[in-house]
Amino acid sequence: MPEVCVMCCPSSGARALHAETATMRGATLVDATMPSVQRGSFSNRQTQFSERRQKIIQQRKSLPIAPVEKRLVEEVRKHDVLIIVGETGSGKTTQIPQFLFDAGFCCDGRVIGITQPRRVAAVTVAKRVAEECGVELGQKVGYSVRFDDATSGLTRIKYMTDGLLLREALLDPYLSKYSVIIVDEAHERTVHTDVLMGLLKSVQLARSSSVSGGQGLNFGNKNMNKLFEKENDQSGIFLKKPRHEKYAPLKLIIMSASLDARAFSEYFGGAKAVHIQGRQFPVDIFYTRDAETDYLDASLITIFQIHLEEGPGDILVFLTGQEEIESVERLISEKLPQLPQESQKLLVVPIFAALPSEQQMRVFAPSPSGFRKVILATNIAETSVTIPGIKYVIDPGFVKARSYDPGKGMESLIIIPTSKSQALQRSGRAGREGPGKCFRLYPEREFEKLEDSTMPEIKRCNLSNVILQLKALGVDDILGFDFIDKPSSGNHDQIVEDSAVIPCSHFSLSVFQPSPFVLWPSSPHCLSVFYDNHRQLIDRLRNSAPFYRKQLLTISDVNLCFKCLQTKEEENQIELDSFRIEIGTGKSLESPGRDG
Ligand SMILES: Nc1ncnc2c1ncn2[C@@H]1O[C@H](COP(=O)(O)OP(=O)(O)OP(=O)(O)O)[C@@H](O)[C@H]1O
Repeated sequence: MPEVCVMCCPSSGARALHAETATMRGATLVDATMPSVQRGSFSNRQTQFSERRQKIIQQRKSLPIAPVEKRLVEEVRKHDVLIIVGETGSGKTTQIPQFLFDAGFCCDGRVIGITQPRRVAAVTVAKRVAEECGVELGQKVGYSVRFDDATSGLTRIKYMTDGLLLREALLDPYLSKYSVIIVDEAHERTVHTDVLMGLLKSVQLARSSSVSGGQGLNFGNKNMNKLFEKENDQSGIFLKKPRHEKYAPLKLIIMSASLDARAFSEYFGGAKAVHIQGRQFPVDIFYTRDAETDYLDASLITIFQIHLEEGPGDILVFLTGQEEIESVERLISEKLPQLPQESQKLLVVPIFAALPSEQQMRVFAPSPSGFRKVILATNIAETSVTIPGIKYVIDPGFVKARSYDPGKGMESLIIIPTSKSQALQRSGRAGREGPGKCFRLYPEREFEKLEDSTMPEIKRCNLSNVILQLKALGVDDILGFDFIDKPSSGNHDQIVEDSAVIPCSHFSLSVFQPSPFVLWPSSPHCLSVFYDNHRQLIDRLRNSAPFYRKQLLTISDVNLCFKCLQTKEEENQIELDSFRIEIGTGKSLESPGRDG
């Protein structure tokens, strides 16, 4: 049984604020050579800056997590794996990395890495923490997400997506620059999170064994010290014990507001779990009396009801995808002119994954004076993010989720009810700056029927990318990988089939010399054509079913890897082009003789 302790924090305790006050003192320097007018406006700005710093210091002190800083740090020192469950808004994501930094976990120049399932959370939380620390983003505090890196040699607190950390593991299999890795929002159980767990378990054991032969690794109740030696080849503990290098041990923290601590604890051999009780501001939850037949219509009505009847504060509405968001946006703009002039100040801002990053960031900008902002979001805004000004959350109770039919080999997105933990995360987005309200557009009795947590993505997706990723990490026996939850049995055939397409030996080289092949993850069926040369691609095209043939060519056109192919032999290039022309002109590819 996992060990669980509860940390209560009814009153805020004093916290050492040396780092903040030191930076404030530095910032009060005034350039005496400035003209007087400018100096005046500078000191105005400076006053505003000081006021904001004071506010941030007060906010940090009042967070439920603040009084338990010392105990938390102690727990991290004592345990190599710690599971932390704390209410939304208690301060886990922003404060724990700072506590560990202050406690000296980076004093040897190593880094505290915090993973997030989504890039928008990694970027915005890093910005907030940099501000709290009084430093420029990219210095002590930074973030790294795909195609956007705001870190430097000075970065010691690094927020990133879980996918990004997996990529880093290709270059540095022992993740040697990290002293602590925090996996945040682990309850989401994305494929990346699950693969990361197995990887981190392996890294932790390998690093520990490099200095002590595996002795001294403290997972909790169960003695795991012999595990590395015993199970190195059989149980998914795939990283080899480093031969010569010595790596300092790695601390691992698994964190969420709504985590099934027991499952994670058991996975890590009975790791300790701590609960942080208390939230900063209350959120009142409202339910509808009866089930709604049209949740988009119900959302629209609720938006206008809040706008016309409730006090100031912005609204966050959770919808399932871009199409719904655009349709609600259109409906709002149609209805708005029908309201009295003074009630028309409603600003709609969408956020969904396909929106360019700069446009996503618009939701974090304050609304113009007198306007109420309505943010129409997918579950991209569900966890970790704090959107300033949000007081009201509308939750219709649905989400778009991946679903995979192994029989047909088809993956699709389907709309399903949220889980209880998703509902909890959504309501948590109100009440981050003051008391809030959450309107769930379904009856309370329906809430009781929801699943406690979301089904792990690994059980409901096409595993091609997972297989590719694991192969790239050097895992040969995919079925034997130490998953928290094994992929569903229907997926086993796919694992066996796809594993055969890509030999591990090809990838083990890539672990140390990543090629565009590895850095551009795609389905193994597609990527396998990029092995060696055009000849292989052409043979593949000849032997593929017509559907795949078209796909392969399309992908080869857009794929980064194709750049490598373009440099190859002219003769093959001509043949490849002819395939393309045939598809373009609609000529049949099945004509006898052509397919060999
Ligand atoms: N970008 C921000 N702007 C303003 N306040 C912020 C910001 N980020 C965090 N905060 C404040 O810090 C508090 C704690 O946020 P934090 O993300 O650390 O909580 P958490 O416990 O990790 O919550 P969750 O489980 O919802 O991610 C928020 O409730 C909010 O008051």
